[in-house]
Amino acid sequence: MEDQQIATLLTSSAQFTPIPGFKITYGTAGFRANASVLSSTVFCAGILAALRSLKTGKMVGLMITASHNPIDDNGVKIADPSGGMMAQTWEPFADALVGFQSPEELVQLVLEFTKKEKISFGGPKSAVILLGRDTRPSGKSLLECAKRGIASIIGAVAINMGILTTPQLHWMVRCRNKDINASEYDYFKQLSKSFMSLVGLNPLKETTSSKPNSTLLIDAANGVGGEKLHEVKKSLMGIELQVRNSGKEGILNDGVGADFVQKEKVAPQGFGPSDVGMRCVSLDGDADRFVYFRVISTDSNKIDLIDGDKILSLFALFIKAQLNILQKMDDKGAGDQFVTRIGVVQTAYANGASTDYLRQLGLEVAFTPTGVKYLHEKAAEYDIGIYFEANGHGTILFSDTFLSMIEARVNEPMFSSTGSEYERAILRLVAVTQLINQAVGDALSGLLLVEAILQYMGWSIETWSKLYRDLPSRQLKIKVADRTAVITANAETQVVKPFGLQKMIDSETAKYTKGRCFIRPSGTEDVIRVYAEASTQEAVDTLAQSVGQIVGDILG
Ligand SMILES: CC(=O)N[C@H]1[C@@H](OP(=O)(O)O)O[C@H](CO)[C@@H](O)[C@@H]1O
Ligand SMILES: [Mg+2]
Repeated sequence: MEDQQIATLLTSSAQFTPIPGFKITYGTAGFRANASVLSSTVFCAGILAALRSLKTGKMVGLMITASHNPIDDNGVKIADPSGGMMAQTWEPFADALVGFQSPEELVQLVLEFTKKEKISFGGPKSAVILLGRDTRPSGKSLLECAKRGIASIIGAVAINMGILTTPQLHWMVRCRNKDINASEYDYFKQLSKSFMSLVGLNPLKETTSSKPNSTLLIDAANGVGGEKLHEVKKSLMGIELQVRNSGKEGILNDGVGADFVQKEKVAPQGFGPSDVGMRCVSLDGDADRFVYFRVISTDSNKIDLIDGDKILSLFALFIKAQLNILQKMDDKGAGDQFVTRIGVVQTAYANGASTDYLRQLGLEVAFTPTGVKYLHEKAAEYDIGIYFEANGHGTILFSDTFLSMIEARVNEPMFSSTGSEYERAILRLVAVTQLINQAVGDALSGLLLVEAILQYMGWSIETWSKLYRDLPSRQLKIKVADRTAVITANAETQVVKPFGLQKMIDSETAKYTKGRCFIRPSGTEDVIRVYAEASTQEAVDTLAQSVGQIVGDILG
């Protein structure tokens, strides 16, 4: 069997000549680069996915997307059987594999690795890989490369799920491995059912005057989220989704989308003065992130940004309110005391004001490096772990213990589904566990949860925005000769190399009231990112500019 496997790998890899000198690594969100140089990388990702499935004995996913990057870029990432990101321990092998210089070297790498991981070919376990891609024009041909990689592992089977959002694919992988129906139809059905159920459980004494506007304006980044939202819309009641930038005319991520809106803090194309007062949300290119915003004046495109930190705060407030209702009843002896460990996870990009706010709520706040693979892992340590990057990527995770506790309560003989506020609080939590995508951040399910919570609170977008006041912040991207020259520590807040650079950043930052500034190499773009906070916008703009200048001078 091994001879046959070697022969197959030699033949298939001979058709994918690596580009001399081209180096790529499995970054924050998989491999990403200009689509024209990715064929052999995606071919290798196919092999990688097949091996991962063989190793785990379960289905894995392979998604072709470059999220918020420009339309000419593309990328590939692997979803593990849990629906989360591929185990980080496999990243060094992924990096080595895509760097193969000849078919013989590729075979050598695969044999060494499979030996180390005790993966055998042609055994009783077969590999199954679910494939998805977003709407990028390069996606179709790159998907073929992935299929060729998968086909070069004997017995591996690829199932093409078509054009999907990234979170849809992750969700499908997660459900299929739990033997739960996981077609796209099932996904849409679950979203609408749990959303309607949540809205139906709003407090009984609701007054009509406190109902927020039922219309939500959506910027779909000219990406895959647009067409999917048209599907979601069909089965929703009590909310009107008006989708703009759904990709028929504009260019993907060009002046539109969550990344643009969050970083530039201006309205995306297709939104303007006539939208003042409306609740707006912006998705990114593969619909795994979202940020809310409102246009604030009729004579500029300035916005009030409601970012991932505020979405996190809203979710945390709501969940805490439900847990408090449970706690009150438990204190009266209604149920077994269950102390829920709730934790929130942020990165250094979280606005300092949000962290203060969350701590004031009495919540435990943890920090990880950038990239959902880190946040997700940390959030999974709690009974309820809520994580969000400031850019709008995040979700809520519930532990199995918590889910069993909730289920046991629903199954108690005296439990009535139309009953008390205590019973309704339990059912609300059940609906949240069904609505929110526990595989990965998901703009579609996330925005529906926001909408349901705003209805529950009777809040306008303005009320939500005023939960706390963001500290003025600024982000810059600096092109340098080699971004890998920067090495950081302490959840990416301190530069370790080049030596001396951190000192210069510190002395610049010390000049500003409430100053905070850090730099790190991006894992998805060829840039160094600069992030700064200070007490006024003018001050923070100057701070970011001067640190950007230092970075440019030192790293050229
Ligand atoms: C500052 C910023 O927004 N960084 C983003 C961006 O990573 P970088 O490594 O910063 O390029 O893309 C990641 C994938 O979408 C996302 O997880 C992360 O938050
Ligand atoms: Mg994305």
